[in-house]
Amino acid sequence: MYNIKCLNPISPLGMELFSDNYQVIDDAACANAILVRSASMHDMELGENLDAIARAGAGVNNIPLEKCAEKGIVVFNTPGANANGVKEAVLAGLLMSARDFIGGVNWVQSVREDPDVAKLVEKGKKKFAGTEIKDKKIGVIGLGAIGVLVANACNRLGMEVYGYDPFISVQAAWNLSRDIRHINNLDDIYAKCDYITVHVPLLPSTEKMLNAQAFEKMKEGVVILNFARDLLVDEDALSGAIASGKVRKYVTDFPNARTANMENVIAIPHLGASTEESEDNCAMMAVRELRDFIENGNITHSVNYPDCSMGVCSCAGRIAVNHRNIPNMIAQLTSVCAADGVNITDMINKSKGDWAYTMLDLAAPVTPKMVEDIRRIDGIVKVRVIK
Ligand SMILES: NC(=O)c1ccc[n+]([C@@H]2O[C@H](COP(=O)([O-])OP(=O)(O)OC[C@H]3O[C@@H](n4cnc5c(N)ncnc54)[C@H](O)[C@@H]3O)[C@@H](O)[C@H]2O)c1
Ligand SMILES: O=C(O)CC[C@@H](O)C(=O)O
Repeated sequence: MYNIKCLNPISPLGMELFSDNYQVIDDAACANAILVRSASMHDMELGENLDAIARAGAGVNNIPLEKCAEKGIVVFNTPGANANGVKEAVLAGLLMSARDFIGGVNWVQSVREDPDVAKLVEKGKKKFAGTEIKDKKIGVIGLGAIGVLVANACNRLGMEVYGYDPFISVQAAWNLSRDIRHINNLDDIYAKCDYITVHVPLLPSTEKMLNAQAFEKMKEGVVILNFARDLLVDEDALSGAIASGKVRKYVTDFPNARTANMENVIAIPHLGASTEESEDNCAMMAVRELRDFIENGNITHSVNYPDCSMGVCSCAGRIAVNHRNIPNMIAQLTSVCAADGVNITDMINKSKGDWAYTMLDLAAPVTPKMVEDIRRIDGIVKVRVIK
């Protein structure tokens, strides 16, 4: 029986994909696998039996990835599973920033008891008027699962779209409309665009990427949309840019004590992925990733270990080994099998940065001695007997 701990509510459509060999438990210390959405795991004790964490979502800045890798805990996410939900939220943010729909709706609420409300509406509406987004220029920073959908949707709405992503994947490039202008220098986006939307992960290299120097280069009255993470924006600089009128509106899905209290901020309570469809998609993908890892040893969509697959486990014995990415590891692993007189029928080894993962399919069941011998090799962090 495998123990699963959920740190956030996870869609039942995902949880139903667990078989009878799995049980949901309360105590994270006893979990074999954890399902999480936005809960922060940085200060959490990671239990001895914990083999995997699946983030039902895209951003993994709430998980201590390196600490997990050192303990042989494989961390998964669900790329693209909530991208459409976020794209639609960005479009809502874009339209709400172009005209004061929020102010207008709130004002109607305040006068709704007045018998002359219809007349008042016609008289008062000009306060909430704005501009159209058609023919305006928008810069999309980060052309991954969400950025591509946002760029294509804005293009279809008649906007002139500029895209920037120095690390764009081949898949994303294929999915991007040919009308999107590919920009190699962020300064061009800052200089040209009426709207700028960020869709990059929060990393040391992207933290505060929208800072005073960036705002300085932007057009007067630019609108910034941030449906990625709050810390991508330097909030001191943002506050100054809003006060000077450089930034006309800041639309954020990640309000905090600072930005929620700023003028001209449209603060949305992290609703980007809060749709039935996104929650179901993320949960189902996360559970499938966990089951394939637990039952077959396969890794799909990991953010701290390499993806690695040998299909469904149908051999006499399969062993999965998390280890440091150092020389001579495969020779040492195969030597253990040879010393125990066990034939290897298939094997795979993949690496990602400092970490590597090897699976061995054997002609005989894995013995406790073999596991102990592998554990003793320098650089091994975890050994799992799959079968
Ligand atoms: N609001 C929400 O509910 C919500 C939901 C999903 C994701 N997100 C956030 O949005 C982010 C993006 O999600 P995604 O699914 O599109 O991820 P993704 O991994 O598919 O795309 C991220 C893209 O950013 C690019 N990138 C990385 N560093 C960059 C840089 N310095 N400049 C330009 N591009 C850079 C990458 O090459 C990649 O193409 C997530 O990391 C997460 O923080 C928010
Ligand atoms: O789980 C959520 O509701 C939000 C997820 C989102 O921030 C993500 O990075 O995928």
